Amino acid sequence: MTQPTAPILITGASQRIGLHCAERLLDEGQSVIVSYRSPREGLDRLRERGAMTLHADFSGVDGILAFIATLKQHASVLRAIVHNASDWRTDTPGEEAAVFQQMFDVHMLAPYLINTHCAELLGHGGPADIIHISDDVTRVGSKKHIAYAASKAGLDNLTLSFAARLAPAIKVNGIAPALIQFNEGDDEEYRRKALAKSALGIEPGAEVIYQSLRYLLDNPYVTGTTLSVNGGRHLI
Ligand SMILES: NC(=O)C1=CN([C@@H]2O[C@H](COP(=O)(O)OP(=O)(O)OC[C@H]3O[C@@H](n4cnc5c(N)ncnc54)[C@H](OP(=O)(O)O)[C@@H]3O)[C@@H](O)[C@H]2O)C=CC1
Ligand SMILES: Nc1nc2c(c(=O)[nH]1)N=C([C@H](O)[C@@H](O)CO)CN2
Repeated sequence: MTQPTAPILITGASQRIGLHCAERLLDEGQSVIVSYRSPREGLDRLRERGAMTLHADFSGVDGILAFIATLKQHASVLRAIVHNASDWRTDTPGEEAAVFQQMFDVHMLAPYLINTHCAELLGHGGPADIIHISDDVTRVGSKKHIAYAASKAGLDNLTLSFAARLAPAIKVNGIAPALIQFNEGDDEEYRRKALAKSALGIEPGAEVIYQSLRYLLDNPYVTGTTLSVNGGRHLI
């Protein structure tokens, strides 16, 4: 396979799913740019493998526009943009307005402004993709993560709008995961209950998201679609 030249941008890729996808793209000879908010050890591995790492804090317009300016200083073309950055906040009593704003900023405003200002870096004759990492929870809502779920539902709608606007030069799709990878603090009771919510009942790990990303990057006839990667939660 010839070395793909234009890099793929993955936001929020210093850990977990984003980091895994960045490493798997590097495994395939794909150049990668990642954004990160907090310095983490995974960034050192990515830098050793030639990835470019750019700081980004998407909490507010200024932070998002600052990242866009930095990105344009470091890249003139992109193969794809993967909007992975996310904060899984509960609706903390007394902090509802702040939480809603934070969820809107990272899950909707950042993808909206980055797509608007950076679509010009994509395409140039070859395949070009924007991929929004959403959440299966948009299907049913969430009692404890109302703002989070609403902002991810808005991201699903951005998939439709940008797919229509940017066709045929750029494909725009989503991936809607459910329970891919537990967090360190998740106790046994939480894990048991979460696994019981899907028909397949497993914690699959980040590779299933890379497989979905690979499918969308490679398929020339899919746009405006959000792939459900939820272990059959809709069947329970
Ligand atoms: N893990 C799972 O089981 C599931 C994941 N998903 C979705 O998949 C994607 C990847 O999930 P996962 O790997 O768990 O994600 P994480 O919770 O690990 O978040 C990814 C990164 O996003 C960054 N981030 C958060 N808020 C901001 C912000 N305001 N500005 C810039 N960066 C920010 C974090 O930076 P920092 O390190 O500084 O905190 C973090 O490293 C997400 O979009 C998530 O919603 C959906 C369903 C299930
Ligand atoms: N940014 C994040 N979003 C989500 C996470 C996460 O760890 N970070 N985790 C989940 C859960 O796994 C949920 O899908 C199952 O309880 C949802 N979103």
